[in-house]
Amino acid sequence: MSWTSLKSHRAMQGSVTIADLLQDPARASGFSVRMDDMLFDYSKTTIDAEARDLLLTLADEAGVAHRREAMFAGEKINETEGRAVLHTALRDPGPHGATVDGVEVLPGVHDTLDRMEEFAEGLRTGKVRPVNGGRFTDIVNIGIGGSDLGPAMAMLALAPYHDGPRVHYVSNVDGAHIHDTLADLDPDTTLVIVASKTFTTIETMTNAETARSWLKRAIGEQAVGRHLAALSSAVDKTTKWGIDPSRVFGFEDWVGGRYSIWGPVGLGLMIAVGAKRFREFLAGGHDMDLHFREAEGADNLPLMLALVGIWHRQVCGYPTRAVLPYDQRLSRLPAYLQQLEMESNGKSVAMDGTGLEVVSGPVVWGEPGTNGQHAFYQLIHQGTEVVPCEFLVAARGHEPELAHQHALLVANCLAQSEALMQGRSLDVALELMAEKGLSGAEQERQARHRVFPGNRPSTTLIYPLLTPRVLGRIIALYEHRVFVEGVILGINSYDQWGVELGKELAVALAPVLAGDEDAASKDGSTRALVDYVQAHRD
Ligand SMILES: O=P(O)(O)OC[C@H]1O[C@](O)(CO)[C@@H](O)[C@@H]1O
Repeated sequence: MSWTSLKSHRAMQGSVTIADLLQDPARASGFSVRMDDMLFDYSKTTIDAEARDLLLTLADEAGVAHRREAMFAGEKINETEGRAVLHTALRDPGPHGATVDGVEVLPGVHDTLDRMEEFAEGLRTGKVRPVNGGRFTDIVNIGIGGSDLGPAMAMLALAPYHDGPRVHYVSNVDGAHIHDTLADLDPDTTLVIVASKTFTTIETMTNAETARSWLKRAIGEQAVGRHLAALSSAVDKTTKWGIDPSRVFGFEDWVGGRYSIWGPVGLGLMIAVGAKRFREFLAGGHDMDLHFREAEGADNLPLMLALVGIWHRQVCGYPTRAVLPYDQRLSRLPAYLQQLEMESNGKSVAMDGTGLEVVSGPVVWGEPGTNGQHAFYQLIHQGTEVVPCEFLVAARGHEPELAHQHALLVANCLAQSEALMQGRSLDVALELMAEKGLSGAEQERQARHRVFPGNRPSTTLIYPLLTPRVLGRIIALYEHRVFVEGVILGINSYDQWGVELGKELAVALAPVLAGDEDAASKDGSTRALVDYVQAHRD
């Protein structure tokens, strides 16, 4: 019902532009949400009062509020895997919270956090020592997907707070990644953390074996365990792999890989910034949880971020969304959000097994500003596709001595959303060409290239400074956005069956490439590619 109303309302908006809507002096305050000192401005979109009402009704009809409470209570809302979805518990200071199968989850969460803290602080103070003495100077976290993207992103984001050992992230099975990382390190002072929820992921286990051999060559088999730790929910497998249980930090199956940064998977971050800062990061996530549960309707930041997403993708039909942090330290945020959003909501089957009524979540992509401006913004401004842009920016930077550079960064961010909205008409472009001395057909020809259609939607999330707490709020905000969009689409945002087939085929292809099995059963294209590899390798 609401989908139809939304689509007909969109059609009825006709030629009303964002610039027209902004003629209303109350629009900027009326079409933005504040959460404490964070501001989300969606006034530069085509969402008007009626569209917003319809979107809020859509969320109500989909049962977002009910589903949200079911998630926080520990109900098994990941129905295709029969699991609860409780990453929020990892940042809940307690004392009481969700139960799973009648058992309170917080005591276990807090015990693990305390163990992580003891280990991390031990590494930072030198209490946890390498086998040959001295201090651990470097930590290598081996993981992929959710066991890599979140913590690697957060490490960069919180660079101003690093005061512990250096932490490196290795993910790709391409041997170049581990090779180049280890090349600069000393095994005598390096600790390797194997991060894998399942402890079966082939890329991670292969890199882990490589790192283990590297350690063994330097310090010997007996000592290797002193330079290893594991983060996993498969504690039986970590022990079999030879990691002492005291060095294993486990988590339950109700934490999805791409939602796991808040627990043991965040250990590297805790080692780098310290337990106090890590707990501030958790507190930020918890702030957003409380806000998400308590704020009503249009005052609810994650709800509105999700509804803007639904408006652009499912109502307006824009196929992609660009995430554009004007914050170099958030340079990996787009990659992190690609997994969070696309692995969660890139599905065409509803929870009940039927096909989706509407299109699935969008393609998410992006790069930090201002770099992107000199690369792909051309298409965003003048291409034939509309790309809704999501800007993020801090009011101030961490380098007071470079405040003038931060001011320029912010000016660029604000200018881009203004330019996208406002555009430049043919009349203005003609005047510009006349000022350059052009006239007639050449004036018009040149002017047409300088027209900007405008009316291109964007949102801006602005915060005072990128602190651990603010980062926690931002990540939790996007997690809840994914949740709301998933509920509205009627899908399960917490499974990822779409990654399985490629993994299975890769395992089957390995012996074919090695020449141990015949390629005859493969299609013609795959056979030709196998032939090429076999002909060109050493
Ligand atoms: O932590 P694991 O179990 O090694 O999985 C890594 C990643 O692989 C995936 O299962 C996708 O292949 C992700 O969902 C997950 O984050």
